[in-house]
Order: sequence, then C-alpha cells, then structure tokens
Amino acid sequence: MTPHTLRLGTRGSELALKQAEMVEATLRAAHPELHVERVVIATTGDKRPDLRFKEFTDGDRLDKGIFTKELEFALHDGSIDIAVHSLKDVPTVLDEAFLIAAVLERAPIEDVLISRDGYTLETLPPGAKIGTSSVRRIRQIHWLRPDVECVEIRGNVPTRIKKLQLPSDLDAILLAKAGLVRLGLLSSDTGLQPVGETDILSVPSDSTPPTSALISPQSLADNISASPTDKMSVSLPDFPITFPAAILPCGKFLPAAGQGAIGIEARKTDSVTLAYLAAINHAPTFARISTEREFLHLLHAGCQTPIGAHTEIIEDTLTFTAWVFDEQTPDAPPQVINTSAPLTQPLLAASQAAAEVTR
Ligand SMILES: NCc1[nH]cc(CCC(=O)O)c1CC(=O)O
Repeated sequence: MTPHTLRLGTRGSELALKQAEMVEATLRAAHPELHVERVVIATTGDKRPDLRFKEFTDGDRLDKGIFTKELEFALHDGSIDIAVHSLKDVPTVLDEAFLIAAVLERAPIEDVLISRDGYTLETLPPGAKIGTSSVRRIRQIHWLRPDVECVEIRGNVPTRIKKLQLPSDLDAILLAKAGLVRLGLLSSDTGLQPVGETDILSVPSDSTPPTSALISPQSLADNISASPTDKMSVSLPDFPITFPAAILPCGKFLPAAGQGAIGIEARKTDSVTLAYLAAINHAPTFARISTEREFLHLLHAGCQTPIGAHTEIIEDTLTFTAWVFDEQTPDAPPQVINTSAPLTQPLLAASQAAAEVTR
C-alpha cells in the first residue's frame, strides 16, 4: 500500500522552516507510516519586508493575516493539508472552514532584551533606542521606561539581531525567546553561576557551616539579578559579534497571546488529517493558548493590539493574567486582570477576564 501523504505548508523564513521541521519530526514519530511533504509558501508579510505592519491593509481594514493568508489559500485549494504557524501571528478568527487542530509543546514564552552593552530593562540609559515594531512591546516599554524610545524595525530574527551592529542607532532590540531558542542562537553566559554553587565550592572541606551563612545578602541580590536563567547571550553563525541578552520575566513584562506556541491549522472536514493531528496535540499547551486567544477574540483584538497575556497551569487550575493597554490613550497604565478556572474550562478564564475589562 502506498503511504498516506500529508502536505505541510510553511513560510520560508529560517524560523518557520525550523518549526516545520519540528512538526514533521513529531508527526513521523507518532505515525511512522505517514509520508510528510513540505510545501514552502511566501506570505504577504514575507514579500513586503519594506512595509510597516500598519501599512498592510485588506480593503480599508488593517490586514491581520499577513503571515497566514497565503497558507490558508493553499489549504482551501487543497495544495496543502496542514499549515504550520507561529501561533501568535495567527488571527483569533479563522476562516470558518479551518481550525487550529493541534499545537506542539510550548517553548519558553518570555521576551528577551538583546543589547550591545548588556542592559536590562532597569539599566537602559535614558534616551536609549530600542528596536521593535510590536505595539504590545512598545506600550509596555513606554509604561515601564517612559524615558527610553522605541524605534520600528522589521525583518526576520537574524536580520533584526544584525541591526544592533555598529554603526547603528539602536541600543537594544526585543525578540521572543522562543524564536532564539529554536534557531539555536541563545546560550547561557558561562561566567555566571547559580546562587550557592561558587560559594559552597570555596568552603574548606573540614568546615561545614550552614549554607545560608556562606551567602551574603548582597551576593544573593547580585546573583538573583544576574542569574544564568535571565542573563544570556545571542550569537549568529557567520557573524562576529555576540550580544548580551536579558530574559524579561513574565511577572514584569508580558508576552503575546500564543507566544512560543506552534499551531497547526487544518480543514474542519478533513477527518483523516484531523486524526493524525489529534495524536500529536499537546493538551496543556492547547488549554493555555485557548484561554489567551479567546480573550483577544472577546476583546476583538489582534496581534497588533497592545495586550500582554500570560497563563500558567498550577495542578488542575489555569491562571490567567492580562495587561490591557488603551489604544487611544498612549500614556495610560494598563488594566491588570487576573482570573483562574479549572484546567478543563480554559474559555471560562478568558470570558471572566474579558468581563472585567472596562472601556
Ligand atoms: N511576529 C514575528 C514572530 N512570530 C513568532 C515569533 C517568535 C516565535 C514565537 O513567539 O513563537 C516572532 C519573532 C519575535 O517576536 O521575536
């Protein structure tokens, strides 16, 4: 019998191809008999790297699907069976013929500040210029550090990193940790060690004081602010400069809905494909992204709306935090919303949160 072939549509960026590879590997592991064929499709967002996000319009409305539309055309005409997306780029309202049928296990969801001089959000000098085109990142930066300036940049992940090279008027850029990890560009700074390890090693073996006495409050503070989990570096192959990178913890800086998740879109009527996908879906990730995307949907928001969203699963409970910035009032602080719901009811955490938003 000839094996069943599943045609997988993806964008052609380095990150998209990496993510397509991950989906292919997961499908093959679950279905060794399946033949997966890759189809690379350029999207409007890829074809016009010169345009700013605001300049993509569909009729007179902002085009929300610049990285997804062409993949959906191919799903429609049957030239592909599944479309692989960075879920945060996928509009929350899909064509009624399609659904997000599965997600892979989520990567880290944080944003990362990459700079030439090893800045953190706190140590950026006044007047520093930060490259990002995301309204969510711009509003959070403006709120947390009104004295620094955001500058629009576009391009794929490596292109943006290279924009930090001198002569550049950028002091830092913001990117998602997920993309850096998937492209293998992020590494821990080896000079930094976790709290405890260095101090304990320096103790003579014949004395055994309690470990707490070995670490002064100051060294603890230094270690916490420079722990290897939040101080890292970014380097590109074939590029001479390594840039320091600071991970922005989710308690301080909120990611986008769906950040770090890879979504697989399929035709609702294609039961054969849906069965293949059901077997690879990562249920906890699916619950989390369902809350995050439903919240945006209820607020009629897209990826170009200034909203930060963060879910966590704690035992059988899904907790949700959202920061909603008012689009009309650039200096206003966000509304901060916290809800939780049973893990089995992710949409409830979203509807309760949406009901709390006043506007
Ligand atoms: N809008 C671009 C985009 N879409 C997904 C990612 C990164 C991977 C992810 O968040 O899943 C990026 C780049 C970035 O924000 O740094």
